[in-house]
Amino acid sequence: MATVSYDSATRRYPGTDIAAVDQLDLEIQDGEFLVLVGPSGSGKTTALRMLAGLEDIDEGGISIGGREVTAVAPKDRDIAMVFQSYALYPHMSVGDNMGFALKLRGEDKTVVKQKVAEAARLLDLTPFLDRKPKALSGGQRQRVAMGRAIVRDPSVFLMDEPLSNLDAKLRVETRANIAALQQRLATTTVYVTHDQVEAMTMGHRVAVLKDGILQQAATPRELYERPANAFVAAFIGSPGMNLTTVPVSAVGVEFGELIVPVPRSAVSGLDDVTFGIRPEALQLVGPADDGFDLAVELVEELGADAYIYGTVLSTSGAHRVNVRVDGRTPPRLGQTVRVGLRNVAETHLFHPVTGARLLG
Ligand SMILES: Nc1ncnc2c1ncn2[C@@H]1O[C@H](COP(=O)(O)OP(=O)(O)OP(=O)(O)O)[C@@H](O)[C@H]1O
Repeated sequence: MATVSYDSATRRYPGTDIAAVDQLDLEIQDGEFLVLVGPSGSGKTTALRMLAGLEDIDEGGISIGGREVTAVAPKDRDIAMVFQSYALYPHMSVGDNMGFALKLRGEDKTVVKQKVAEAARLLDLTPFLDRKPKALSGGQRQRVAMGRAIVRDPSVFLMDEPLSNLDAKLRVETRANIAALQQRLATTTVYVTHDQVEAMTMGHRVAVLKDGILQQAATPRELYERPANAFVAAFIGSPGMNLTTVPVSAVGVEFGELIVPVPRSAVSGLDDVTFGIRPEALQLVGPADDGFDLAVELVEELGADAYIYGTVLSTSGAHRVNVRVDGRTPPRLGQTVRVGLRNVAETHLFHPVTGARLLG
């Protein structure tokens, strides 16, 4: 078990002057499950490969368990990586695939056998130990790839989109299994995904990257409730937060006919502000209540919930809005409903240019 520390770690690919990972500062606790998430090209894989030693570090450094490893070879970093492709040896049995790294490092045969049997038990792979990978389902192959990492008993697990080859249902099952396994083994884990739902459901903490720059590293709840900027606000949550740039008036922020009171100090010097509200922080209200009228342009029924979409008009123009409503009684397409705030504390304000969070 070990802590991991990125200390202003930067990677510039040869021939490019843009940093794929730019001065990354991130501390990962012993036993923590840390997810790196971000859109395509944000630097997640590069950050993971820097930790694995597969990518040079151009500035700054990385430590594992308090030991600076920037110049240490991958095989001497005491890490085990699970790749998206699984990278199983097709001609070897499941058992041999799982034990191969131990055999290479000269472990005693009986020890290898015992460790493989133990990992197979943990992963429900015991009946498959003599099969070749091609005779396994996708989910079973994924577990073999996990097993190969587990038998090595490393200080840190590194996982790069390990679920991306599974179908949606299996992905949901497997992500719960990996999270439970990690909890049980308590091995520090760094996990890369572009899927924010995967990040939020698996990580103790989630680090959001954009253009190689860390935007925020926080618990899933903190990211959801107090996003550090408009990018994180939009990226985390599905469907996404309603975000729109609106004028600031003497009484607050104008969102259609709705005036949302805000502390003057939060918006001082600004004519406009980026206002954010999640679909579930809006609600249907009575015709005389504070709020705005919304003509329903789209209804998305998900069973327990439904989402309605429409357009709000204010002095600054038209804003598209998404509201979560009770799935049993959703409004109809074309109907006009009145929408109000559930709680003013659930609104977010961001700087209209930098996107930085303005309210505490
Ligand atoms: N070998 C390389 N040479 C030059 N640029 C590269 C190389 N590998 C990645 N990049 C660039 O570095 C940036 C970060 O890439 P990286 O693969 O780390 O992103 P990512 O967040 O993992 O994306 P994805 O989810 O698409 O895998 C991108 O702009 C990418 O084009």
